[in-house]
Amino acid sequence: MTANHPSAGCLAPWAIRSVEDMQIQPSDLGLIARVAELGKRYGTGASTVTALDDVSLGLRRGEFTAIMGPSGSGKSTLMHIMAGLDSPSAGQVWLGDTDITELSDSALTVLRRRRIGFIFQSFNLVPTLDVRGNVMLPFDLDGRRPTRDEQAWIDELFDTLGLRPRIGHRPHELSGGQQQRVAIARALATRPDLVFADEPTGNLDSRTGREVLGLLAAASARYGQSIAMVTHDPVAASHADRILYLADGRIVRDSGRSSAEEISSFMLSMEVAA
Ligand SMILES: Nc1ncnc2c1ncn2[C@@H]1O[C@H](COP(=O)(O)OP(=O)(O)OP(=O)(O)O)[C@@H](O)[C@H]1O
Repeated sequence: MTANHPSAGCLAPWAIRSVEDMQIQPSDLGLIARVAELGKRYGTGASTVTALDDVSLGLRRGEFTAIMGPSGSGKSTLMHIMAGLDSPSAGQVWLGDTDITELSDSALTVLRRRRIGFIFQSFNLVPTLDVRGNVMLPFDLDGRRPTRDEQAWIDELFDTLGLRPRIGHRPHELSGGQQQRVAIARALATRPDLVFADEPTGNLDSRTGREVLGLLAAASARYGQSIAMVTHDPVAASHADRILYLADGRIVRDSGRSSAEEISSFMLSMEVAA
């Protein structure tokens, strides 16, 4: 089926239980990533913990999606499995049209390096490298230099993110907000299919956090970057186009852009129901 197949546009991604059976590729549905009937259990016997229970979802290309839920609801597990950092106990995971559950460890390493960007709460910059070195790291790890086009994009990122005056500085010479902007530049540099952000504002004050969220939202709105952000913070989630709520390893709500107040009150209702 092609993207122009008459039924592709009208099928809600979550309505399809088995993509394989129907021969529909995630990209036919405008999805950049997809999981179907995903399960994850830790441990065995009486000590088994079910972290994810029959989760099916699609992330739309170019969208900024927040994944919210109380502590222990399965957010990190879902992100790690979607990023190929952990394997599921059941179900399938696609990045683009690649079923990553079928890949070897070495193929997964290459896929993560080339097609996924990561932004962490703790920035995870290399302390011995300056700003330029940190942003170039994905290319160095891939054993190649940026193409002329990619270099122009990196230069644009340095300018847009206000990093130009700091290009020769090392992480310890930068503020938390500047360090997170370097991490954003590094995550966007290779134009990955999907950027995963794990509590990206967790170590920042609220004003700097808002700036960082504005930059992520702009990367999605202006450049079509697909972003999936795991967060506890209703203010952070209010910058996203879409919010998925997890509780006890299941998706319990899928909503469009919402205010921080709306998100807080839904989170509160989940806690009351628990
Ligand atoms: N390696 C592990 N071994 C055993 N149980 C685990 C492991 N990792 C996660 N869990 C359990 O799986 C469930 C989901 O954990 P997960 O870290 O995905 O939740 P979370 O929503 O990201 O939580 P938080 O917001 O606190 O980071 C929890 O009950 C957790 O204790």
